Amino acid sequence: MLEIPNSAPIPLEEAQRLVLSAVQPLTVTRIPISEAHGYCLAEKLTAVHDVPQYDRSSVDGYALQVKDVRMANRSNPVKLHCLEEIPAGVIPTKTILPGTASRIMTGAPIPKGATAVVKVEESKIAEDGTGDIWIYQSVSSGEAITRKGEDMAKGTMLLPEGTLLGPVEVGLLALFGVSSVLVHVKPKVSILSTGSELVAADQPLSPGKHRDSNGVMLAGQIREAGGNPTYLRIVKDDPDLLAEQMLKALQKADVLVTSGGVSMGDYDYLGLAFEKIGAKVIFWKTLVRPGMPVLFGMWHHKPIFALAGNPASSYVNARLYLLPAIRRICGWRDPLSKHVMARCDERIEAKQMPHTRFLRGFVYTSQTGELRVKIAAKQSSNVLSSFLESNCLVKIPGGQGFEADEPVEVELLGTLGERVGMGTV
Ligand SMILES: Nc1nc2c(c(=O)[nH]1)N[C@H]1C(S)=C(S)[C@@H](COP(=O)(O)OP(=O)(O)OC[C@H]3O[C@@H](n4cnc5c(N)ncnc54)[C@H](O)[C@@H]3O)O[C@H]1N2
Ligand code: MOO
Repeated sequence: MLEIPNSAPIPLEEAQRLVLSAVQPLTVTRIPISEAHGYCLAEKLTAVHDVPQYDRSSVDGYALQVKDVRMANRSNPVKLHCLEEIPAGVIPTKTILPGTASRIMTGAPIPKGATAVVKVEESKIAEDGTGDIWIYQSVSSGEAITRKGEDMAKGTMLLPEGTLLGPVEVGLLALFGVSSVLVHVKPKVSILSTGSELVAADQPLSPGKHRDSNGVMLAGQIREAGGNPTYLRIVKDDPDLLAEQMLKALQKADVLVTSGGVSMGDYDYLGLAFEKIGAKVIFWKTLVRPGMPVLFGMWHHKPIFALAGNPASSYVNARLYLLPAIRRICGWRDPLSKHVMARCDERIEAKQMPHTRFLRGFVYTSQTGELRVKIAAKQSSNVLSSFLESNCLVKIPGGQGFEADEPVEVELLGTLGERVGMGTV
């Protein structure tokens, strides 16, 4: 059993504050943008030139002068003389003068003298072989011209430090000629599953034994948060063995995660193992369900997260403490999970306890376009399967309940959820 002084359960917010103040980003490294997806930017980048860099056509058509085609329509076309053809990537050589036009492709630079572009569908090449064209439409000044700097002007902020690099961000980097970027190194996170009852997924199950599902589950969560997980092994309930394996893991990794053995049982040895390896306990037990028992501490500046063994408790513990810590280490500016509000389908009964509760639920859009949430039937901390019918956690503050149709706070699960409401500055 754990012997930890001053171990009164602490509120969620305090536990998260203690975790985030104990960790910081690792070193930075420069990597090619082709490998930068999922990393966090460790430098601030500004637009080094305008995009586009020149006025360009947004359609295939004819660059011309607006005043020449003011009266043009289907029954009254205007004849212009075509000077040249301008494919994308080619600089025009002729200036558009009254009575002339140049055939231009989408993305090609606008020739001097042109004030608009008419789509090719609104034109016809004259059949007399003179190179003249008929224009069937009038246009307003600037039509179908994308102006220099309209997308982004030189000198504006491109990406602030701490930006999570996704497909759009790396695309923008390429657009501005940034071929490599400074990013925060991803932490190496080692995972140990503790419990003499546990067997690996590829082993037969003898009576009384139970398969280790937390190890690979935690590895997936860690990867989603940007860490590099290594699932090491199952460790039996033996404090010396546990201490030995924890030390080995800590020597190789930046962060250690264990699951199981943190409650009040006779074989819950994580506290003793912390003591044996000389790790400092920062907190044990929180006012949160599931996942009330969770031991957090440090070993030589390396954080150790000893999560509760029940699968749902482990999952929620990881979301609340481990993943924000990984995101902070990865350089995220705002590492805590984001939430949205959704109306609850059913009544949620209040419980006479101070614990913040996280219920598994399914967020959906109703026929009227409203965000609603349905609470999953099975909520026990030893049930993992109900996450299959869930895409969120509904946060219920201590002692509170909700009537049906009341708005509740919801954390979307998965990578998308982390980006909801994420600012860019
Ligand atoms: N007297 C008390 N007993 C318990 C308390 C308490 O306050 N007083 N808290 C309960 C709560 S809440 C939780 S949560 C659990 C957490 O206990 P542990 O972290 O010590 O976890 P274990 O006892 O080792 O295991 C609990 C349960 O989960 C299964 N398990 C463990 N590891 C894995 C794994 N890697 N993959 C799948 N399943 C795993 C294990 O077999 C047990 O069934 O304590 C309550 N008890
Ligand atoms: O705090 Mo425990 O995870 O509810 O069973």
